[in-house]
Amino acid sequence: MNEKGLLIVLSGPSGVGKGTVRKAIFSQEDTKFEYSISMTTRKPREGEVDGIDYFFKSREEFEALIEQGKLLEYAEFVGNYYGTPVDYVRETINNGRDVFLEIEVQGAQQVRDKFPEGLFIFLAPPSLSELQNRLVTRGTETNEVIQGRLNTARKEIEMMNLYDYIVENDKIENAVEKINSIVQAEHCKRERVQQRYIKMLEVE
Ligand SMILES: Nc1ncnc2c1ncn2[C@@H]1O[C@H](COP(=O)(O)OP(=O)(O)OP(=O)(O)O)[C@@H](O)[C@H]1O
Ligand SMILES: Nc1nc2c(ncn2[C@@H]2O[C@H](COP(=O)(O)O)[C@@H](O)[C@H]2O)c(=O)[nH]1
Repeated sequence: MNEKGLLIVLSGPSGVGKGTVRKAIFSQEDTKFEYSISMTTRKPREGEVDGIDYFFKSREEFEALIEQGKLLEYAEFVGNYYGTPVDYVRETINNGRDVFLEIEVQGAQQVRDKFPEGLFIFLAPPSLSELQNRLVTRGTETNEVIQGRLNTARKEIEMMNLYDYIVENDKIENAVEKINSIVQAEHCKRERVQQRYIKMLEVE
């Protein structure tokens, strides 16, 4: 039986620390995940590199990708499009590698509908005031955009119960450890189920 990779979806409100936690996970020497680089129409922030942080696209280019069915999911988030390239995800999973998506909540729900066997993790802030503090301290958005992201965050937090796991990002290292454990446990669970089916097939 060809074992497929896991699709791991890390989601949560803007500013909770998804990118920070994801970078910490990928900086581990023994990381076994492949990061799916998203497409966006947002302008690059200082230091962001096309093809590393995102594939930066114009609105026209992005809409063409939607038309061509090239996105596993996409969402318009506070004025910009964001989306996941479907071919990369499909090929990587079929090659038995785990793919890691770091996406907002609308997109995560679309992935859930298309790919319910994925592993869905919601990264939660210790409090709304801490979330605001993180967005302000990051200093990459205007006050108006921060306000928009915080308004969206309230609705996103209400959806956290739709996830398989909720991880509070109090300390980065705690969140990383919890996510590593969740993925490891999921692999063990799937392996056990697979072994049971292999045995069943041998008997029948
Ligand atoms: N556990 C933490 N404790 C304190 N600060 C944190 C923690 N995790 C992340 N931060 C800080 O919070 C800010 C937002 O983090 P980050 O950019 O990773 O969030 P995000 O969820 O990826 O945001 P977005 O969805 O807008 O891309 C950054 O300045 C980061 O350094
Ligand atoms: N639905 C998707 N959301 C995505 C994707 N890539 C990133 N994101 C999320 O968008 C917001 C804003 O990101 P920012 O870089 O402008 O701060 C954040 O929640 C990201 O996680 C994607 O492919 N699809």
